[in-house]
Amino acid sequence: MILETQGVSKFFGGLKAVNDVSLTIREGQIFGLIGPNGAGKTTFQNCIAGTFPPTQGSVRFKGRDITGYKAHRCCHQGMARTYQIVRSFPQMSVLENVMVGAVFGNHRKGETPEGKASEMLDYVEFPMAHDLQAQNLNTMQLKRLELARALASNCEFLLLDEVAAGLTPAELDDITALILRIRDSGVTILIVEHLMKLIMSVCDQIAVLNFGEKIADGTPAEITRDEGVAKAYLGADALLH
Ligand SMILES: Nc1ncnc2c1ncn2[C@@H]1O[C@H](COP(=O)(O)OP(=O)(O)OP(=O)(O)O)[C@@H](O)[C@H]1O
Repeated sequence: MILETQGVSKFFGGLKAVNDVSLTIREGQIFGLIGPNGAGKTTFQNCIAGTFPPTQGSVRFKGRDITGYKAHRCCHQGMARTYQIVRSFPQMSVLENVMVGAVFGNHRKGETPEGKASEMLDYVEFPMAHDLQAQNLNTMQLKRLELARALASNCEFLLLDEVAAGLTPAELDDITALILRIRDSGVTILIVEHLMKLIMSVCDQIAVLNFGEKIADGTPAEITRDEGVAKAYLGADALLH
């Protein structure tokens, strides 16, 4: 297992945003986390990646208890993430944005931040000049920039939060292929996504959250057949298309 959570909960006052969630993610998997708006998906990711500690429960990463580790420590352990609302440094160039990931992440022998950033921009097939300011980029370009920045840290585990939101169907096909390529390069992926087409086509395993609780966990085929999941909140048709 690369990641294991045991009874992870996060309470905001009286609100149980995440409640007693246990799951395991194997190395090399693409693991999907789905659920309706407000189900607790982002909060759960925040508990794993060190934005804040869980109120209860534990997180193990590569066999080590990392519960309560801050975000930079999680990054040094080999975790990286992209965000639902893309976060760039608007006045810095594309290359400099990606270099941030290389500088703060794990270095491999012989790598320079600039070289690594350039390599990762090529890897994600970034379509524009690398000296362009990030504030001039559109959504798809920013998503690729964020992916390149995350990968520049030499992560082993990548958390993707709604990477497909706002993309056209053609862009979605491109990002799907890229996600599979990242997985095939040896990076384990946790993907939070509303778009069922993407989730069902790339995930090896899926967990479903509803009102902070895990209500199902299985392969895409098992989740698709789970009447509780379909009826409870996705709508019976949503999983089939
Ligand atoms: N910092 C916070 N303080 C108080 N409540 C919060 C905080 N962050 C999240 N919440 C609440 O926790 C619940 C879970 O939110 P979260 O953003 O994790 O859900 P989500 O499944 O990621 O939703 P979405 O699909 O809309 O992104 C929501 O009711 C939200 O309002």
